Amino acid sequence: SPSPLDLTEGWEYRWGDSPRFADDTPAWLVEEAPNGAWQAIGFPSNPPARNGNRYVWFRITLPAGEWRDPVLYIFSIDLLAQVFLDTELIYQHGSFDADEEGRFVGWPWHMISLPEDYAGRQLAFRVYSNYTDIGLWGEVRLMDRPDVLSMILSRSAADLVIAAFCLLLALLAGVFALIQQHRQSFAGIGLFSLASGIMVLAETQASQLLLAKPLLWSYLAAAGYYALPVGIGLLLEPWFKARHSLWIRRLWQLHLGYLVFALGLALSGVVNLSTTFPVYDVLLVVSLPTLFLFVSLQLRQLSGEQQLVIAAYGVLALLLLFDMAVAHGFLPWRLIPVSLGALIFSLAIVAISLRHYARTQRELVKLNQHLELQVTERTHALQDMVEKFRAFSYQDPLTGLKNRRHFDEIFAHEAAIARRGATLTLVMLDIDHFKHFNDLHGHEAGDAVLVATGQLIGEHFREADVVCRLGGEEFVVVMPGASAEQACEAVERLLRTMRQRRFQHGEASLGRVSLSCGVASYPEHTDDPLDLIRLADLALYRAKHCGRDRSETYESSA
Ligand SMILES: Nc1nc2c(ncn2[C@@H]2O[C@H](COP(=O)(O)OP(=O)(O)OP(=O)(O)O)[C@@H](O)[C@H]2O)c(=O)[nH]1
Repeated sequence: SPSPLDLTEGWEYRWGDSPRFADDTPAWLVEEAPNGAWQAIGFPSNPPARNGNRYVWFRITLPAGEWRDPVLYIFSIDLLAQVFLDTELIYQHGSFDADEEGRFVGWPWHMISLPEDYAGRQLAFRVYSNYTDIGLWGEVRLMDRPDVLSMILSRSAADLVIAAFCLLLALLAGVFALIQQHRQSFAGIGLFSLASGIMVLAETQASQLLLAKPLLWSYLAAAGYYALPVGIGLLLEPWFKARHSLWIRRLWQLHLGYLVFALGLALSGVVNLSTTFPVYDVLLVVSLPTLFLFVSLQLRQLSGEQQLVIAAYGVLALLLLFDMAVAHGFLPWRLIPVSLGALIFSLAIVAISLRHYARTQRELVKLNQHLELQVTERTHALQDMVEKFRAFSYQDPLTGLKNRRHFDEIFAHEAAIARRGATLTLVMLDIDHFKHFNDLHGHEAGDAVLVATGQLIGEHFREADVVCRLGGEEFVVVMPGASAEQACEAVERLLRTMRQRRFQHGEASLGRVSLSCGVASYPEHTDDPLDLIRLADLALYRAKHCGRDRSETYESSA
């Protein structure tokens, strides 16, 4: 199909509003105008010498062309308009009240159908605006209807992807803001991504195809646009020192305040939403450089990652300023890729997050190894401790000899060995008249005697013999491989030593202590080694009975 034609020539404008005939036809459409009433203008926008005018008319004679289904594509109109082909009203954007005033209804693109015989006919615009700009804005093109859709879609595709990306990032950052540390940074990233995602989506021309609510899209675009500095401020604030961070906080709070205030006033009908844009732009022109000043003062102290974020933010800020300059006519019209700035910023954040993630993973692995090492060390320590406790549980705390529990185990063990053909002898030893001794010298002295006696017993037997304290003043010696005779020799030596020994406790001399002993041996005295305890006890009983301070060997006849 033939290529679109930009209508940038042959326009005329006329300030003010046309009177009407009785049938409501505007007189300016048909009347012979006084000389100089209509003046030439290159593009039907912001004619000179407005002087507070809220109405302006534009007209053009439509050129001939090859379009089969011709439409007039306009992006966009400040703020409301009626479009006439000759005297016929063919299109209207917004509505007018009884006083011929109207309210802002958004900045959509327009597609105005033209009849086949449009060529050479007059197209006129009656434009109303109480906004800083008046007239058409952006592009006015004559083109084939199907080309409008493909043009809009191809212009919007990248923006739609970027918007989706920003919104996804916003979701992730929002989740992290709820569950992670550095809440404010994540909240800043989340808010920024949400704001830029909404702004890009709302400003992309395809949004109008998704939902034909231009005013709603304008509100969303405004909300996103106004929230951007709040997100950036939240993110940057913790990076800076006290004084600077306080200023950054004031800046973003100011912008937050404006966001709430401006949208509140517009929603409640006090002002047109369009009016809140230029005021915000003034605010942004002040706050962007101020923010930059604080950032550059401390740029060197920031990490490489923080500098990357700030560079990305700088690109975005520049694009926003360009966009603003175009919107207010300081620069000729062109589409400024603001969404690209949002994309760069988001990509910087994603790159940094991925790096952080990788680093955290590495640290986790290291931490894990460290933990494993610690667990091993602790386990060893614990095992040592368990060993020690086990030893304690087999030891008599007073004398340091093995206790009854140990005796039970070792005796059962030695008895089992003896049954396979070895000799085993058991000696029971009991201190004589120990009750009397305790009564006479006191319990502490008794303890001292128990310790000393235990030591003496140990000294008089072989390494292989196991000396245990069974409890009270009673001891036992397990003698693997020893005969009754060998045991008696050892016992006799011990008794001799005991007779010569004068016990001491501190300064006090305690005098003599004697032992009675009973000896029994396997297989000499029994065919069941487990019986040795009973037999040795009987022998001991006999020693006591026969006058103590002696050793008796078991005799079956006794
Ligand atoms: N000092 C001290 N005395 C203990 C300990 N264990 C038991 N005794 C005392 O040992 C005494 C044992 O007395 P008895 O079993 O009547 O026997 P005995 O007085 O030695 O008389 P015979 O064995 O017949 O010579 C009791 O008075 C117990 O209080 C101890 O750990 N320390």
